[in-house]
Amino acid sequence: MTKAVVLGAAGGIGQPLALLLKGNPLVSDLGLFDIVNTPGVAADLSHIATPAKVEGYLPPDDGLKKALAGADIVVIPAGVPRKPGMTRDDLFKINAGIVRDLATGIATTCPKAFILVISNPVNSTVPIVAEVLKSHGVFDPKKLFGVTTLDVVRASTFVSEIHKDLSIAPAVVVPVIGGHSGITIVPLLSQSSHPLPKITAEEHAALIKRIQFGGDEVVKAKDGAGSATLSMAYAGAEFAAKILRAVNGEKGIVAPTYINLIADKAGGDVVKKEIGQELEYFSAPVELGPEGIVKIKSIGKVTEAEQELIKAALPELAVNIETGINFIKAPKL
Ligand SMILES: NC(=O)C1=CN([C@@H]2O[C@H](COP(=O)(O)OP(=O)(O)OC[C@H]3O[C@@H](n4cnc5c(N)ncnc54)[C@H](O)[C@@H]3O)[C@@H](O)[C@H]2O)C=CC1
Ligand SMILES: O=C([O-])CC(=O)C(=O)O
Repeated sequence: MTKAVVLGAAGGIGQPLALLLKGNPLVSDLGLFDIVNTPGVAADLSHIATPAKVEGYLPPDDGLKKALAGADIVVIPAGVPRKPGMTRDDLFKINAGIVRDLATGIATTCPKAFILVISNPVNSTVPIVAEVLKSHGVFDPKKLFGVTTLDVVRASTFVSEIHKDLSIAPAVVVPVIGGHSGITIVPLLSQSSHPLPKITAEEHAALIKRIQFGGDEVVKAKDGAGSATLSMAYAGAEFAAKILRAVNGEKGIVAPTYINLIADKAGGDVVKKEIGQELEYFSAPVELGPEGIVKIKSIGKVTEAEQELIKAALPELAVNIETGINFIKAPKL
């Protein structure tokens, strides 16, 4: 019996993500919460012939607590998306408060649940959730994840496009480390499961840039109607499925995700040494188990150019982390 909950379930990501979770046989109960439309989304999904029992809740009458009651895994895509010209950091003003309040609900209702944060800016919203959980004395770093899977999915797709063979896309694995915005996104193309064909230095640089700024491509194409939703729902469901499989006892599942490096102190220390900085949060490959992170893995052998990309990511990442922490620890009056 595994209960999954989506907070922000009526949104552009929330609805297709809820659909994909409804199709996951490892989910027995699906709780949906949003400030609008969840009864309709839940009624619609409840007609699908899969095991998960679906319930939708709105804020009145303790809807958040009811949705979260008994949750094993909570996915958070609540909040506003970007419009053209905005950075993910521009979303902080609105989304930080939304994420703080939802995290408070988790801390008081289902503190042992796995928490998967999608709401942007992920580099800061994950530290916000951690600080809220700490303030309630229930922080378990092994169970808190910033979802960076879309960067990994994009890298697989774009690398297979360079190979001129999209049929290999599902099998292409490219670790993406760092954070989830612009230059904090660091694809390790040298570790691609499918080494790149001979391309020029310009093509190589353009590929890295496309992975780092893939979100902008969608924001521009949607032209004011939001950012990636369908590809994010796919990526979020893929990451959630890995967590569900690990909870179900499957061993050896590895995924890159944005985590507090204290989740596995020894592994986290190795990563800090590899990146050359004392950072509290970083996206690295982790091994998952029934109780969350089993091991933070080394980022492995990187090229000199990739080491430079890591170096370039660190200052922005450090500021993003501090901004998130201070939002809870030292709120401005
Ligand atoms: N981590 C990642 O890779 C990605 C993250 N995102 C982020 O995901 C977030 C959601 O994006 P979309 O689904 O496109 O936006 P959306 O506007 O379509 O949906 C957001 C939903 O959140 C709900 N919401 C707002 N305040 C809430 C609250 N206090 N409690 C519960 N629900 C609340 C809204 O009613 C809405 O239904 C954005 O912050 C976006 O930047 C988007 C794509 C990729
Ligand atoms: O670009 C955005 O704002 C949404 C996002 O995080 C992504 O698509 O990677």
